[in-house]
Amino acid sequence: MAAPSAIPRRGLFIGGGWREPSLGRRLPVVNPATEATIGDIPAATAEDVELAVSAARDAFGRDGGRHWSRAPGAVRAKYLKAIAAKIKDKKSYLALLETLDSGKPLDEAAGDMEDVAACFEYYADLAEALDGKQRAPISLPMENFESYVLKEPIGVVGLITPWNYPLLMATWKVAPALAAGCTAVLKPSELASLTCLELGGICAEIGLPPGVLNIITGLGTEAGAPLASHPHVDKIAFTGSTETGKRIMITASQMVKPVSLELGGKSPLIVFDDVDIDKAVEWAMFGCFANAGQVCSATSRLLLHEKIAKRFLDRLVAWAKSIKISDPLEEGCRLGSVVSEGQYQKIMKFISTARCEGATILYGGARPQHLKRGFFIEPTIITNVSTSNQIWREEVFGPVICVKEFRTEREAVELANDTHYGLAGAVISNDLERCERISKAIQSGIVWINCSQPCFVQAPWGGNKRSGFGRELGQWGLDNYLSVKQVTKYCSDEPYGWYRPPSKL
Ligand SMILES: NC(=O)c1ccc[n+]([C@@H]2O[C@H](COP(=O)([O-])OP(=O)(O)OC[C@H]3O[C@@H](n4cnc5c(N)ncnc54)[C@H](O)[C@@H]3O)[C@@H](O)[C@H]2O)c1
Ligand SMILES: C[N+](C)(C)CC=O
Repeated sequence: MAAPSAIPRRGLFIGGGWREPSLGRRLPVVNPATEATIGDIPAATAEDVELAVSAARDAFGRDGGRHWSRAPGAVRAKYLKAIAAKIKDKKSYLALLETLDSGKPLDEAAGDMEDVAACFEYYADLAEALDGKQRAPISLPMENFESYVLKEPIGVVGLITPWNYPLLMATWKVAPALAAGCTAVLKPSELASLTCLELGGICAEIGLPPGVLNIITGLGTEAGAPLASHPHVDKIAFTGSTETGKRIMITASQMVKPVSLELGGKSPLIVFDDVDIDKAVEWAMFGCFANAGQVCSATSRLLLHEKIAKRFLDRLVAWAKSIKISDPLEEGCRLGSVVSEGQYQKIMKFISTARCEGATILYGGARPQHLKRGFFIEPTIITNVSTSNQIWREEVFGPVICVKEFRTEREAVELANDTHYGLAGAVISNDLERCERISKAIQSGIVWINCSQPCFVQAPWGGNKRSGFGRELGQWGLDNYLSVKQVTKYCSDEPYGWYRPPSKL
């Protein structure tokens, strides 16, 4: 599909229609692969947040919730399935917009759109199944009481999302929130909002009841912060950096508002000496160079058994040299640009600090010579790293892998856990018992064995430590948006008998 000459000019999606932002301001959209400004998005502020939250509240309570929050799950499932069908119809177009907005290879963006559609379909099924799970009985130790559990939508939820998988990360929240019967205000990242705005168009096309999903674009401080602090937002689900996550948590604590936080990572990949080196190298590359390393769970710390370290690194460099780095719209591109000039500068600073701290840039570390414009960075492999180096400790969020060697399984686990983060970890070895031991020992929410990064909508996703808490995807993702109510009934004809009845005189 050819690049459109202009991207669609959208307003904020509030109450089922498009609105200009209250202050009339817009933010430029820059294609990071060309540095050209290709359009703009609305810059929402607190006034718009007010309107969006109010639209979501109206939609939650409209007609006593008959059309949405208390409607049968099958009703909501119908809308989710219709959204999935539209995403599939528009897959090529949405993938193109995602690539123009974020710099990710078109093949990756197309894969993301398939995952988006699959996620809406999956939560449509869970919405349908929810009714059958209501009134689950609780077994009690007293015969004169009966108890059951109702699962009710939490209410109006604020969904704040990042730029690395713009529509997919939004969908991981929107689909389960809507399936649960919540109504929502989505605030995507100001760095990549185009496909999320298109989701608004899709909601209008399929006739989603007005206000069920509202989409406001804009800066974190101007649109995200008022959403997080809004007293009529019942929960905040956030994906983004640990720093912003801390701020959201502080704000939410003032109202004892529940939050779920999917934050950053610095995940390890441990490779033992009994592996097929080329197969393991490919997983190491996929683990840290896919999406230009802008992946929360990127296995950006590579731990190599000393017996294979030299051979592994030789092959890693050879494979890294063969990656096609190009305009992300070119066929076969496997490394596009990073998302923005700011991100480019940040990654370059990490690389120069690593050099200053005594690490070796074994490969990469610069702009590819054949690309004069755009925010491109070579796949970068850093060795001679110390555990006190910034490159070992901090999330880069770029195509940069740092390497350390180990001798024993115990040392590998110690190095793997030497981080404040706890999102993911991976181990590659032909000894499956060892892999099982290591999966238990790694302090993270996700462990991959003999691979890195595969992600399935059916399986729980989320981290420990400073990578956040709460789980998305699977049944856990739906539970994020449901509140559990106990209903207990006294079912004996006899008086309870705790107090003596007063005299009848
Ligand atoms: N754990 C996961 O599943 C997961 C997935 C994707 C990305 N991430 C993490 O996201 C980060 C990259 O994303 P980013 O740069 O967009 O993160 P970010 O924290 O800068 O921004 C995330 C979102 O928060 C908004 N925001 C910023 N300041 C805010 C404030 N004060 N109040 C409310 N909202 C505010 C932004 O506008 C954006 O929509 C990385 O750390 C990455 O690891 C985590
Ligand atoms: C979850 N994932 C890998 C799709 C995106 C994380 O940044």
